Amino acid sequence: MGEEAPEFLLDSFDFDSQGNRTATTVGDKIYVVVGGSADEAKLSITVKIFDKSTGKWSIPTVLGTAPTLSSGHSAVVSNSDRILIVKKELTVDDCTWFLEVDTPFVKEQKKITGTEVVAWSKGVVGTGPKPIVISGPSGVGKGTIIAKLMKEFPSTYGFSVSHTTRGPREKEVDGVHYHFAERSVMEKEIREGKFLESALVHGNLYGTSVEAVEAVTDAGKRCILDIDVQGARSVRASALEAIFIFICPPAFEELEKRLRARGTETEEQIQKRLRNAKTELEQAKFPGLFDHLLVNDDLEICYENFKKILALDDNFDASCQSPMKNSKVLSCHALSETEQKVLLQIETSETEATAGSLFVLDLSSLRGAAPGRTRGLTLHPVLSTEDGSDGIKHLL
Ligand SMILES: Nc1ncnc2c1ncn2[C@@H]1O[C@H](COP(=O)(O)OP(=O)(O)OP(=O)(O)O)[C@@H](O)[C@H]1O
Ligand SMILES: Nc1nc2c(ncn2[C@@H]2O[C@H](COP(=O)(O)O)[C@@H](O)[C@H]2O)c(=O)[nH]1
Repeated sequence: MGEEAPEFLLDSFDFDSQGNRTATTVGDKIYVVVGGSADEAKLSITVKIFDKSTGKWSIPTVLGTAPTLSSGHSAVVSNSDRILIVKKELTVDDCTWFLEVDTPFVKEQKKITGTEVVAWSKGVVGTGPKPIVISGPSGVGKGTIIAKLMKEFPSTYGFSVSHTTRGPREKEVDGVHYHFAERSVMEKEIREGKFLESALVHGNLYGTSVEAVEAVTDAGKRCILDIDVQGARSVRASALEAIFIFICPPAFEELEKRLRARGTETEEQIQKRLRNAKTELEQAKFPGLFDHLLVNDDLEICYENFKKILALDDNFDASCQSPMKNSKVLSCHALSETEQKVLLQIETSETEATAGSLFVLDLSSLRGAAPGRTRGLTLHPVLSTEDGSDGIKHLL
């Protein structure tokens, strides 16, 4: 027989703020999210699960980057597989977080670890441009093409700086070309859910951290990832919506020539990279993996074709981004769980700090998920009606 549920769970609520503690029911389980008080601001938010069917408590493995604490939070179930946590007294940009409890990512992680798992992802109002994943055999010219793009459009595109356990080459700068990492440290961070993907490539561990992609996206730039085919497959299977481009050499002999001419590898490493290139060229044919194939024969022609692909998929709608991202959220109420709408009282420049204006946060078009960001939240003002009421009735 398990521990009994504490009193505050007996009159359980799905959306109610108890200051810094909420209890939210999803299926058979109650997820208790506890924040610290304002004077404990350095403590992190914790999660405990009460299983109603067994009557037992458990402490789950928590993946992803957890939100920092605030003076209180509210919680509401979204999509039956995640809990929206709205933190109070913080800006719109930092107030919405999702605790995923039964999403495909969490289910997969539960299978791998054999434990209870939950995962944090930050909610983002609006969408962003789709990241671009570039793969191709070593020496084909991926880095050269990306460098040309960054030089021509420095404020439009940003490079996702990968982690690797290989040593730096001459002229490679830590934090710019790669985050050069100790294997044990990188493996630990992979287990903690900090990586979107990772793979053993040519004998070394490489990986894309969630932070690397989000740093670029949060800066308002379109993210470019240079990763191998295994990594591309992992990203394809993840919640990150991206465009996948494979770059081929005009001939295998030309690849060998370029790799040797670069002069960065030993003969043994060149042989290993050439053997792996054959496998990668085969794997690239996997149906549905790559959206575009590009041959890098003449560099200038390849670069022009590359830019055409980027323009084709450049459907980023800047108007979706919230102009209110720096406004403070004063309070939060569930409007309609079935319609996935939440009412936020937000302090705007036009309103008294104490009153705030009412906005509806719409969760019905979420995109992406943990680990990382959940995008597609929309924020609409609650318009006053002719009779002077605030129009909330229309939303209920
Ligand atoms: N179209 C091209 N014609 C001739 N040489 C090229 C062409 N594109 C790139 N190169 C040269 O080929 C070499 C390998 O290019 P690069 O380093 O960009 O390859 P890469 O695909 O990024 O390799 P890796 O995966 O190992 O990082 C470089 O010396 C580069 O200058
Ligand atoms: N799966 C991943 N592959 C990566 C990542 N960063 C780079 N790479 C790939 O590794 C090889 C070798 O790179 P090199 O710099 O040692 O020549 C190349 O194919 C890259 O695309 C990553 O984060 N994940």
